[in-house]
Amino acid sequence: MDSSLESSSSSNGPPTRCCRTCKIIVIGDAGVGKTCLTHRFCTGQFPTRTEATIGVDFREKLLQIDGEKIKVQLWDTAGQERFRKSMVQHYYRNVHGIVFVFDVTNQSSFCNLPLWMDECRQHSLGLEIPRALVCNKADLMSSNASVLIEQARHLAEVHGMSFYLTSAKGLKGDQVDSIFMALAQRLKSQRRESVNGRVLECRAESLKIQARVITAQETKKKWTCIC
Ligand SMILES: Nc1nc2c(ncn2[C@@H]2O[C@H](COP(=O)(O)OP(=O)(O)OP(=O)(O)O)[C@@H](O)[C@H]2O)c(=O)[nH]1
Repeated sequence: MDSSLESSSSSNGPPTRCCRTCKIIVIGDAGVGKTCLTHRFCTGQFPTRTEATIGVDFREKLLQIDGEKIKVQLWDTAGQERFRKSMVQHYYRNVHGIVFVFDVTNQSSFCNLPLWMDECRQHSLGLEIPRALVCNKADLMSSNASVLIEQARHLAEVHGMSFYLTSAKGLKGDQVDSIFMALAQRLKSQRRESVNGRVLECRAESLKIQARVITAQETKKKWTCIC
């Protein structure tokens, strides 16, 4: 991938329009590190101080992928129910990518992932939308975290998601960058495909049908949480 990070910006206001835009929502329980991950990607820094997100924060970064400019717009959503209610309708609209985050030191944040996936389904986000599963706070990982990580890898595989073990705080931000760069790259190749005919539309349609038949029951059968 010939990708480079051209510029970055961060704001609390609504996103601005420019070149092709890729809207990625970042969701997961409160305190798993969604704000830190998006901040790290957009500024290259771990924030010195964070507060619980209220509603949604927007951050943007302009990428250059194979000679094309793509604006990655990150919607950092509140993990706490009381801070997100009024915004839900807005952030599930026109989504191009989804990043699910859990905290390796907090098992319940992993066990709650199916609830976040259900919420996406309820807002008609089908399986054709590229998604990633992020296990964050790797710098705090204990030696017995390997079972949880294996479960997470399996969950990602079952749901066709890329899996990343990251630390928003770690010295190297490479893995954090990879999450969003890979999603932007996938969006770009999907668009190229759609230019070549209705291939993508057909594939998306068949995936939507598959998504409908994967009921919560079936999901449970394929994946059992250790909680
Ligand atoms: N050690 C370590 N701490 C982290 C990491 N990522 C986030 N944190 C800390 O975890 C806490 C919560 O981080 P946030 O990024 O605010 O979490 P959030 O998911 O955005 O939380 P909400 O906005 O409430 O949904 C903060 O104290 C961060 O400093 C990480 O990779 N490693």
